[in-house]
Amino acid sequence: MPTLRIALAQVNSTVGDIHGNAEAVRRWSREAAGAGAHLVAFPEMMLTGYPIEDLVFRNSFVAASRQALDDLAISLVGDGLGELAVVVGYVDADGPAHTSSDAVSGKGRRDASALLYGGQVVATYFKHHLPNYGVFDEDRYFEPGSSLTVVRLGGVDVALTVCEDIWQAGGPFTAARRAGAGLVVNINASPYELNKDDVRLPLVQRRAAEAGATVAYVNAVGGQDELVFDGDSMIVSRDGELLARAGQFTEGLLVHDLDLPAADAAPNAEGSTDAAKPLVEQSIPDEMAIHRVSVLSSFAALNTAKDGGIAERISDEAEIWAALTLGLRDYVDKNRFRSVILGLSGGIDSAVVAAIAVDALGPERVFAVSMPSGYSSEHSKDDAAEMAKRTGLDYRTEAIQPMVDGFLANMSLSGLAVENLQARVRGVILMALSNQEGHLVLTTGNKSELAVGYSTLYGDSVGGFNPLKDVPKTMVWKLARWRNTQANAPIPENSITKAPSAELRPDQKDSDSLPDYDVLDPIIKGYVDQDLGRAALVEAGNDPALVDRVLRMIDLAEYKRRQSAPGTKISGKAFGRDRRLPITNSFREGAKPL
Ligand SMILES: Nc1ncnc2c1ncn2[C@@H]1O[C@H](COP(=O)(O)OP(=O)(O)OC[C@H]2O[C@@H]([n+]3cccc(C(=O)O)c3)[C@H](O)[C@@H]2O)[C@@H](O)[C@H]1O
Ligand SMILES: Nc1ncnc2c1ncn2[C@@H]1O[C@H](COP(=O)(O)OP(=O)(O)OP(=O)(O)O)[C@@H](O)[C@H]1O
Ligand SMILES: NC(=O)CC[C@H](N)C(=O)O
Repeated sequence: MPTLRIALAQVNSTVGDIHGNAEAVRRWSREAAGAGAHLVAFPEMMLTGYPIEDLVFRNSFVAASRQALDDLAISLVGDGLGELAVVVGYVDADGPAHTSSDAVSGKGRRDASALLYGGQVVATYFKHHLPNYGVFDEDRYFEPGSSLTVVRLGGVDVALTVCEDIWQAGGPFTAARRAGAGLVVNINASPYELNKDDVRLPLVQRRAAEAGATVAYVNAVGGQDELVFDGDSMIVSRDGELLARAGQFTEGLLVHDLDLPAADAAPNAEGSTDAAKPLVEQSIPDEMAIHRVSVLSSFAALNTAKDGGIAERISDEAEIWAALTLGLRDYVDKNRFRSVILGLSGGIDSAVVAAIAVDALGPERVFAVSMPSGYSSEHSKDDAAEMAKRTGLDYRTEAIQPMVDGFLANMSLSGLAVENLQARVRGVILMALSNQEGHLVLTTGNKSELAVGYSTLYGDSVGGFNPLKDVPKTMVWKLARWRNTQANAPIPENSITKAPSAELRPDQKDSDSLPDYDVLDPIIKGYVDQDLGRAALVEAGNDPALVDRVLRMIDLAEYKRRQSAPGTKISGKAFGRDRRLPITNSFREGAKPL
């Protein structure tokens, strides 16, 4: 049985930085070769970053990706890595293998995987199953591949697949069984959602059984706008045993030795039977042609054994915190901001955003402003100052009352207009400091507030990025408590325990306008995350009058959400690309048809 040492490169690429991403492939390939690997696999669209969205419509972009792939194959040989097989994701298009942008027809764009060896692109594979739900729009962008590529490498048949291929039964994994593959390499850009890691392992196990082959699953890590990729790369044997698994949210190589059936000794090719392989519960037909390539007759001998190990799972709060810090750090760094700024009110939302920012960037890159008004309580100022002391972030005070008074001396305003004016003056101050000093402004509104529209447009909703956009208020408190059990306990206890208040008028409390968050959040979850209608929400035990009120608030706030800052997705359905609703919309849940 040949022993293949595989390295799964769970690494971070940047959308559009094709040169930098190719350099990262070279760097991690050197590491893999240093660890004695025969094959290193990189994530889906490693060369271009993922998702590239409408960039794919530019022929120049596709041509640059193809050119980078060819150049990479050659440069790997220059690095002394000609004997290493490198599997890497990129974007391709049908047409001649020329690389000038004129030669790319723009037709048949492909989400592709290539195997590089000895200075050549020896094999390519085009993703067969294209996801077209949730945040994915791949039917808009790509043509599905219709053949499976199997590379005979060191005497082992290795099948290439891409991400969604593993999420659907049939197709490439069934074809891999028919082709007699010993190993299926599945390269991914699979975005994080809470508990998705619990789904991935059984999924990979099902496909290993379907293919009758070991499956190596490598996922990207890092943030891209509203998505964050959590890694969680793994290897599962054909009988379902988890052999190795990487941690979440960290870059690294998962290096593991695999004893795999020799292609000649285990003839599973079309028409033959293989009693040794586990049976697939239901045999799913596939119509994929099988394309075979052969490149290396045997693997270099190994002196010592390598076991990648199995990383421990982490708690929900730890997982979300890691997602939010990585999502923010990559947004800030990949968009080349030196620092961030936010309004620090002494309340829980801005405290948690500040703590995330300090963990993501370090206190020297985080600037906070206390902006007390005539209605601000003493504790709001003290709690904000205490937060600054605990974390070491840069802290200053800008009193807003003189500026609010300036407006009121020149305009006759009352009631809500004056309340919102305070929030807007704060927004102006933060944007002014952003312009003056170059910080990215962080918004602090959580998912519950965003759902019901509890924020001032062009006021506290200003900002370029919102770490809490997909975090319900009840989870904000849980995260604060969890974070304070970890190093340095950054959040003042009083910020966690006090009743939430916008402090826009005397003694204002959130509970004046909103139900308690532990009643509100389940209704939001049902309506937003699960698309439940009024009847189902009432059946689930929610008060009918409250359901009506909350659904109305959610429906009416669509216009605010459409203008809101991006923020890291952590749930099954985040506001934004995941949930697309018309703003002008007269449909009301529960309204009687005429
Ligand atoms: N369909 C539509 N399409 C486009 N624009 C639309 C619109 N409907 C209203 N608008 C515009 O939006 C305006 C109303 O929105 P806006 O000015 O924001 O004002 P509004 O939503 O009426 O008031 C803000 C609410 O958020 C609360 N708040 C504010 C600040 C912080 C917090 C907190 O605790 O975090 C809570 C505050 O207590 C108040 O209840 C309208 O005057 C109109 O200009
Ligand atoms: N006195 C203040 N000083 C600085 N920033 C403020 C102040 N008041 C409000 N803000 C900013 O506006 C955002 C909205 O806060 P607001 O107090 O209205 O309610 P909140 O949603 O409960 O937020 P928080 O829990 O952070 O107070 C705050 O998160 C903060 O960024
Ligand atoms: N890039 C993809 O194909 C991702 C889709 C897949 N269902 C996932 O979330 O992992």
